[in-house]
Amino acid sequence: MTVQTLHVALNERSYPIYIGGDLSLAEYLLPHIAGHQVMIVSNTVVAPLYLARYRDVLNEAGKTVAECILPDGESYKTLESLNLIFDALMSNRFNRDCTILALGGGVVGDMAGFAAASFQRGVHFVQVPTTLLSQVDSSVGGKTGVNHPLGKNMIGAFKQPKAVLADMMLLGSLPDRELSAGLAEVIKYALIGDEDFLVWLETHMTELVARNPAKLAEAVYRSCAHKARIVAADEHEMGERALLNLGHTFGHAIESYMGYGQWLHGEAVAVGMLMAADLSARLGWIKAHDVVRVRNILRDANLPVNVPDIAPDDFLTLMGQDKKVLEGRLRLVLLKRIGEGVITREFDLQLLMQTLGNKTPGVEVI
Ligand SMILES: NC(=O)c1ccc[n+]([C@@H]2O[C@H](COP(=O)([O-])OP(=O)(O)OC[C@H]3O[C@@H](n4cnc5c(N)ncnc54)[C@H](O)[C@@H]3O)[C@@H](O)[C@H]2O)c1
Ligand SMILES: O=C(O)C(=O)C[C@@H](O)[C@H](O)[C@H](O)COP(=O)(O)O
Ligand SMILES: [Zn+2]
Repeated sequence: MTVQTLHVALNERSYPIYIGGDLSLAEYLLPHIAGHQVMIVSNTVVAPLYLARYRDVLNEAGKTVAECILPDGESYKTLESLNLIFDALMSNRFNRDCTILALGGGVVGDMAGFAAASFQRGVHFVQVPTTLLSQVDSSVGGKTGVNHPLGKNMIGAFKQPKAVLADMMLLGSLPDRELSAGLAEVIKYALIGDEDFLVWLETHMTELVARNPAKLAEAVYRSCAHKARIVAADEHEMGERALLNLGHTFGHAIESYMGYGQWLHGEAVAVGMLMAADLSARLGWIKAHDVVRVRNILRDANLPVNVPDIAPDDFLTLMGQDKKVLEGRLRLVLLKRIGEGVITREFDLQLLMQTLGNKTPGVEVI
């Protein structure tokens, strides 16, 4: 598989995204490792599968390598786990010119990135995403952080990596449910800004679910191209970047209500995007058949399409924790049409409550 390279253009903080299969670490990793000390942050599932290869290449290049193996899962995306990284950095006497290498999915990447943002006020950081979700989304753009029991990703920082290595080979061991969770964020890019991509996804979803390597690489490339462009235009989410939050205000509420890790992030976002489509239809911006279209592409990706049993009032309270709330007012990402997201506070509360009460969006005719 040929290696494709994208660039996140952020002046002195610009970096490449390499997308390929069995990426050469000498060629694509080593040039981005600053200093002599490398802390590989991974977890108990990924480390036994892949860590040795990275450690060996780094050792052979003369680097001093230490490891921090975190417990696995969203429920461990906490300040306590973050402290394990700081403990490892301190006990191994790591200096300010070290590099933290994140080897794992979005949970590992978000925590390793936050550690890189804050250890000695900032050290180098490289992302090796090992899930589809982290390859198409979380490894790019520099949002890092941990959850608070009352809200997702509430504590964190922006910290751009020096490079992202999206290696399709790593996806071979990924469980089917996790692959589908990654497809949710892929579908997101299509819904907010690229109807042609949605048509492509509708055409090729069977191959994507069956893990056709060329189709997966194309989905990663097209997704990262969208993310790289949006992040370059609005690194700190002052405007357009909030479009990447389609489905997330609903989805984050589902994740925290159900208990972190019960619903995967991608699953919660999938249902959240369907709820956003439902509300957009209630506002008259899209048609009922557009909502059915969103439901169908999510269903074809083996994602959930029914809303969990959360009372509308509880849902609304949790949504109020969202980072897009400004001056106490909720902002949502909705759809003006399929392929055009919009960030808005112009929605009727009654219509939102109807959406929160509809457990089967795209089935009931609006
Ligand atoms: N920073 C961002 O911009 C951003 C974007 C999207 C999501 N996120 C965050 O990312 C997290 C979700 O990431 P995720 O979906 O990668 O979940 P994850 O990191 O929990 O990984 C999913 C599961 O797959 C396992 N795994 C990872 N790679 C594997 C592999 N190659 N083979 C077998 N098993 C593997 C993990 O150990 C875990 O059990 C959430 O916390 C979400 O909030 C952040
Ligand atoms: O990169 C972004 O910007 C995103 O919003 C990507 C999302 O998929 C991701 O889940 C992000 O972590 C959510 O951000 P948050 O600011 O709502 O926590
Ligand atoms: Zn997300």
